[in-house]
Amino acid sequence: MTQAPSDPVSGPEPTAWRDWSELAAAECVKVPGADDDKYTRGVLGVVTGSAEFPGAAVLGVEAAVRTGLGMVRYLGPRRPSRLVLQARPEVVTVAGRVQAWLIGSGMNSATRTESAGELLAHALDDGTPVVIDAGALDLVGRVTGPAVLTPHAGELATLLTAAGFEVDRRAIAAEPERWAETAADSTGCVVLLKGRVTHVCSPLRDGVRTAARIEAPSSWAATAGSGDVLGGVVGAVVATHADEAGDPARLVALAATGAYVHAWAADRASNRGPIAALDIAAAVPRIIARLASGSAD
Ligand SMILES: NC(=O)C1=CN([C@@H]2O[C@H](COP(=O)(O)OP(=O)(O)OC[C@H]3O[C@@H](n4cnc5c(N)ncnc54)[C@H](O)[C@@H]3O)[C@@H](O)[C@H]2O)[C@@H](O)CC1
Ligand SMILES: Nc1ncnc2c1ncn2[C@@H]1O[C@H](COP(=O)(O)OP(=O)(O)O)[C@@H](O)[C@H]1O
Repeated sequence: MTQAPSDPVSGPEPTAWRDWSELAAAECVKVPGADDDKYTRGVLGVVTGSAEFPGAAVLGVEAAVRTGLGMVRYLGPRRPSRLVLQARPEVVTVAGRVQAWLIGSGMNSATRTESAGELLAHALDDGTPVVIDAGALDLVGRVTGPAVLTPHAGELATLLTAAGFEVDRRAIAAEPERWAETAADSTGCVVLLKGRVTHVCSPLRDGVRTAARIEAPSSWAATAGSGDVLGGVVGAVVATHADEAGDPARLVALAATGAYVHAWAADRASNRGPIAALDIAAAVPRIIARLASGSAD
């Protein structure tokens, strides 16, 4: 998974992409202990949703709660806030300390309100680990702490084009490894590029890159809101391991575990038939339980 330092004569070795296994994912699931409380388990701050896309906020929060963590603090506009509380009354909607942030799902960078912009800036400015999705990807230049970007191919094309690369969605889908690496190197962030095969990699530092891939067992997860659910899962895994997020190899491991849990929750929910995004979130606890117990069922 982790690349050896490059040979100064022949140049960097091609990246070794590690297929993320059940064993590797299990190692990134934290089971609460007798001394744990809701704060030691990790709090995820969530700035997602908008008047246009309130449902994305519900999906991400639902998925985070189902993945297992101490608490979710949701900070957003009134409508998504109300819907989040209707679905999940345990969510807290006042500001306070968090161990990680999930931002951007269900937002549109072109129509963002001033108050949404202020919440996003707050999440990005204090060095806390952050998972950046959809309508906050344009703010990648403001990242101050460990960050995971979670674009689909279209969003990655927009991000890379803004950074001066000539690439479109189709080219990224044709060479996902190359463009995930390019985006990680260009932004300095861990990149999780979504698709039937999800690619997760760190930037190349001192000739070392960590890279993992997760192949979904079916394509039923290609449905609206599925990526919003993924954001919640990854956010929860990062929040419960926030002290490790500064290590790019660990951050890749945490993000890859989120993608693994999402892909297998979708498979479990689907049972070879169609699913809705919320079904994926509902199946997440069974995948976490299986990873936590260390036994396949
Ligand atoms: N329930 C919700 O609240 C949902 C919110 N979502 C949010 O919606 C926002 C936009 O995400 P997207 O990934 O959709 O936006 P993008 O702007 O990345 O993708 C839209 C692209 O899809 C193309 N397109 C749209 N309809 C099409 C069709 N029927 N056939 C072929 N191409 C079509 C458009 O031309 C455009 O290029 C994000 O903030 C995301 O988080 C989505 O996750 C869907 C569910
Ligand atoms: N063909 C596919 N097979 C399996 N999973 C897929 C496929 N296409 C997309 N996915 C997964 O579904 C999710 C879609 O995310 P995204 O494109 O952001 O959708 P949305 O914006 O509607 O939430 C991602 O987790 C991605 O990996």
